[in-house]
Amino acid sequence: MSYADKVFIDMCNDIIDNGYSTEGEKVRPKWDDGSYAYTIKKFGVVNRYDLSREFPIMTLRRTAFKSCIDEILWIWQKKSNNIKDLNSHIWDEWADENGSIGKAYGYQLGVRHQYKEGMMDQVDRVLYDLKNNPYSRRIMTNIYVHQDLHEMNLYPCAYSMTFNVTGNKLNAILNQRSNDILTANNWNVVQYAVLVHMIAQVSGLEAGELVHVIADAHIYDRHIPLVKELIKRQTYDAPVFRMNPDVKDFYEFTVDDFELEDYKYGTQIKIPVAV
Ligand SMILES: Nc1nc(=O)c2c([nH]1)NC[C@@H]1CN(c3ccc(C(=O)N[C@@H](CCC(=O)O)C(=O)O)cc3)CN21
Ligand SMILES: O=c1ccn([C@H]2C[C@H](O)[C@@H](COP(=O)(O)O)O2)c(=O)[nH]1
Repeated sequence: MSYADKVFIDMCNDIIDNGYSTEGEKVRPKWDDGSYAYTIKKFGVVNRYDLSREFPIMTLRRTAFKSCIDEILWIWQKKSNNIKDLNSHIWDEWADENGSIGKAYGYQLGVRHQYKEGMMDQVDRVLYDLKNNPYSRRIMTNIYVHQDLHEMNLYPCAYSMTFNVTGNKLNAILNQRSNDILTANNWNVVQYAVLVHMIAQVSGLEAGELVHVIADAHIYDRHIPLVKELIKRQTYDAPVFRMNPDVKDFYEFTVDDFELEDYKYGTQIKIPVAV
């Protein structure tokens, strides 16, 4: 069993056994037939992954490794808010007729701010600090920008990364206000684990721990039978994560620079996504 499988199974059991049902409350998302998408939720779930030990990907079902890297590059490297720059269709429902998701995600990471050292966006600020002042306790991003929320089609879910160097290891906290556990929990963990690996490599550091702090960890009502079946499945050991060691510039990474060796997983399931 991969470590990510164990975290996922324990978290799902805890949500199902001890979670709170939002049925009957005022909720925002809907299923494609127009009915409200209720959840069972737990508040304040914290999962820790030691990236120096194992890559945190689940094997119960396949996590779409290349698609989720494509999305993290779309946000952090291309700093785009347009689905035309994304190779998957996961954001289609939230885009307008021009393909824009509004002033969300990549848009915010691309906004340049005045610092004492000059004009930089949030990503370049992180890369600058890790190079010039790696032991700083002030290295973080935040895309939950209140003044722009009214121009976002979906408010950012994974909204902040805090980077912290301990010795030669790059650790990070991913703060997420809301997480659809079946659709995107391991998807988000894999993408931010890859991000930590990338940023560590271009900063001359090793990847350390990723701490995932989730305020509202929920399983949607129509996902509960799918999750119950999934967590009973056979598991496999984690695959080996490989990243092209020659890339030293964050902006030069492409999806082809990442591979999983020996990734085994259970059969895929069709997951309805609440919009
Ligand atoms: N309800 C909801 N859950 C989410 O996870 C979510 C949203 N809304 N809205 C915005 C984004 C879009 N996200 C998504 C949406 C769909 C998939 C999805 O369909 N994943 C497939 C694989 C897709 C592929 O291979 O490219 C899967 O099987 O997990 C993943 C993330 C995450 N976010
Ligand atoms: O990266 C992501 C993006 C979105 N989600 C999920 C979490 C929620 O189920 C929905 C957003 O709905 P809100 O009502 O705005 O919370 O999307 C995710 O898990 N990961």
